Amino acid sequence: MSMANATPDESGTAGARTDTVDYMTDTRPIASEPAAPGCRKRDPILVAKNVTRAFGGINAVDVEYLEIPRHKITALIGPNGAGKTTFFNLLTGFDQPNSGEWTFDGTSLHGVPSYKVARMGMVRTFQLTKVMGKLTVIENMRLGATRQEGEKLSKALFKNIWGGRERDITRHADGLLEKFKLDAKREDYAASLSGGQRKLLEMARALMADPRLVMLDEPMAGVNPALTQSLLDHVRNLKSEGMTVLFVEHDMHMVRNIADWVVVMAEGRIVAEGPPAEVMKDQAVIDAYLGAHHDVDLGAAEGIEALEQQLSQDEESVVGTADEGILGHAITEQDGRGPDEDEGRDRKDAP
Ligand SMILES: Nc1ncnc2c1ncn2[C@@H]1O[C@H](COP(=O)(O)OP(=O)(O)OP(=O)(O)O)[C@@H](O)[C@H]1O
Repeated sequence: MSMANATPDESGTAGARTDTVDYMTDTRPIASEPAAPGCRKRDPILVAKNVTRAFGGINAVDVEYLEIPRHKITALIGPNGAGKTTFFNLLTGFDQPNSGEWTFDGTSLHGVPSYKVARMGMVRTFQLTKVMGKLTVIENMRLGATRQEGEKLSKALFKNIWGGRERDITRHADGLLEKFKLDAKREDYAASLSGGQRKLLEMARALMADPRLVMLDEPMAGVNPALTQSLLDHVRNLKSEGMTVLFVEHDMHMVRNIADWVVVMAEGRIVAEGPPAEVMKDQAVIDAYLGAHHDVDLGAAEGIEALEQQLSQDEESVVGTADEGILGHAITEQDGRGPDEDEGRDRKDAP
C-alpha cells in the first residue's frame, strides 16, 4: 500500500511547513474537544450548520452542526431511514435543503450544482451504482473527468490542444483501471460487470476528478465477499494518498476495520460521534439500533453473537426480514457468509 507524505501546516492543511505526516499512522487527536454530537475537529474539511430537509411531515435531515475531519476515514451510520443518503444528497448538490449552510475547505457549497461540487474536489458514489451499462468500462471512466473540453463545439477549432487533453484523460483512466484491477475489462460493457466490479468502477471513476473528499454511499452493498477485502484496501488507499473519506455503511465489519471516526444519525439528527470502539458502546447508538437489546457491545464479536441469540428468541426480531439492516450484516459476517452479489435491496438514490 502506498503511503503519501504531506507537508501540513499547523491546522493540517497542505502548506509551507516541512514536517511530514503519514496519514496512515498520524495519531494526533481528531477532535479538539470531547467526542460528542457536533464536536469541533482539529482540522475539518467539511462543516455543516443547521442543514434541514423535510419530506411532507418528516424531518429527513436535521443536522445542527457537524465537522468532518480531513485526511481521515469517517463512517456515517444509522438505522434505515435515518437520513444518511438524504444528507449526502444535500451536501453534494443532488438535493436542496430547506435551510442550512455548509462549507468544503472553507468555500460555501449552498446552491452549488452537483457537477460543480465534483469539480471543486468533492465526489460521491451511490447506493445503487450509476455506471452506464451501455458504455464500455473505459468510456465510463472518461466520463468521470471533470473538464470535458473535448465535448465542446470549440473542439473542432482547437483539435490538437483538446486532443492532448483527451490523451491525458485516457492515460489517467487507464492508470486507475490498472490499480482497481479492471484493466482486463477495459473494452467490456459496464453492464457485463458483477455488482462488486461496478462498485469498483464507480469508485475509480470518481477518482478521475482528483478529489480531496470522497463520499461513498454503502460501498459494500451487493459486493461479493471475494471483493470485500479489495474494496476495503481501496478505501484505505484513498486515505494513504491524502484523500478524506466519508462513507455510509451498514456493514459493521467495514466500520470497525477502517473508520477513524464514526458519526451516528437517527431520525435526521446526529446522535453520537467518536472513535469506532467508543461509539459502538454509546447508549444513544445502541438505542437507535437495537431498541430493547441494550446489553450487547456491537464493537466486539461476542457482542454480535449474544445479540443473535437474544434476537432468535424475540418475536419482534427483524433478523431475516427486509428490515434487518445492520443486524443482518453483522450476523451474516459471523456466519462467514456475505451478501449475495447483486442482491436486490430496497433502496433509493438521488435522482
Ligand atoms: N425523495 C423522497 N421523498 C419522500 N421521502 C423521502 C425521500 N427521500 C428520502 N425520504 C425519506 O426521508 C427519510 C430518510 O431517508 P434516507 O434514505 O435519507 O435514509 P437513510 O439513512 O439513507 O436510510 P437507508 O439506510 O435505508 O438508506 C426516510 O423517512 C425516507 O423515507
